[in-house]
Amino acid sequence: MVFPFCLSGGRVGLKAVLALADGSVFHGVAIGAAGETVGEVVFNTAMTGYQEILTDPSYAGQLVTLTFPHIGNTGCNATDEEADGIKAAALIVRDVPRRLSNWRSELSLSEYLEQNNVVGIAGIDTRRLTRILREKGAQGGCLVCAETIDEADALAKAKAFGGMAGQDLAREVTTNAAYTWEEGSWDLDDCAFATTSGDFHVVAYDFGIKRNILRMLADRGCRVTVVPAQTPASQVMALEPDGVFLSNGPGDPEPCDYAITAIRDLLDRGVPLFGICLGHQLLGLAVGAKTVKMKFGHHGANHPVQDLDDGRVYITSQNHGFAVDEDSLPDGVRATHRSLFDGSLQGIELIGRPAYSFQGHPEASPGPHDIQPLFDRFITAMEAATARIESAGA
Ligand SMILES: NC(=O)CC[C@H](N)C(=O)O
Repeated sequence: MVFPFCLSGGRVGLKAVLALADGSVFHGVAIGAAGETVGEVVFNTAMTGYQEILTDPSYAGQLVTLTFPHIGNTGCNATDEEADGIKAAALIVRDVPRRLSNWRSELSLSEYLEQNNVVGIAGIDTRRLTRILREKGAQGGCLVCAETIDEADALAKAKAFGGMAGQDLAREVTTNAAYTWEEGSWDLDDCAFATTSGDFHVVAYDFGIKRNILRMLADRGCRVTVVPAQTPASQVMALEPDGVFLSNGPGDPEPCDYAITAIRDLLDRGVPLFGICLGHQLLGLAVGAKTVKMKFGHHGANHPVQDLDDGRVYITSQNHGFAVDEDSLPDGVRATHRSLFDGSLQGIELIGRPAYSFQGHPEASPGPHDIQPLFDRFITAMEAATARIESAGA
């Protein structure tokens, strides 16, 4: 049923139906483009940052439910995108307030969805939906926004969705050509992105990279060259990097054999490596660990993660449906962080080698900045490697 007190205007004449693989059907109002999409339905518990979430390429192929009930209050703009436009397959919310209010807003959430040709549904019981996902796990789903909807067809498509396991989506969202990045964080006083200059040259693999990762690197004096996901290690090394970054990204890490091979090659060459999320999972696979599909994953901005060395707990941003299995870590690789929600592995380090990775999102966007020092550690690793090379050459 459509809630009578739902404020969402909805698109006149457009109905919206969300069908799940478990047979559930939700009727709501369409808040974005007309059309249909099929993918994995997940939920995110962050209370803010819907635009960053929608534009995070890690959500490619996923229909994102936001558990916070009012979404769209602050509108959308061109500044807060984590990539070029919306990358999630669809947006599912309880309510889009009719009036938005923010001095930085350039267009409404509904206009933004429509402009990006992305479907969205509002006016459904997102608590019920989230309970289903928590109890049964992330579900195949089909969202249809149209004048007339064939519910049986939507259900059949939701059931036919084969799941995320086995899907290499990094190769679909990656950049076609290499580019350089030198823009730092957005400054509220200047209302502009900081300009930076770089001491270190970082080559960043784009498996679906978020812009705030690039800004965190630029803020710390890195000149970044972003390269396509399938770039071989030899081409990366030809760029003479001080360090190599392995980005976040959508889909299953396991089929990304090209990246796993490249990372093994880079490890042999001893260049400092830092991976985030998919990049962490790929580093894990490269050293011989295994990845597993989680039931409903971690998607939110308040996940406690413990640093296993000093016991300190960080509140972190998270977005993943796969994880590196801690029991499968080989000798020479140690666990550095663990989730306090479910005990799953959150960070690894290669003992005595300049390579480490984190499952959550230290760049936040959206989320807390507690664990940003992980970026500083990359700088320290590059400084140490440079000092080693200089002393060897002296
Ligand atoms: N944010 C990410 O990089 C996600 C990694 C991977 N696609 C997962 O779902 O686990």
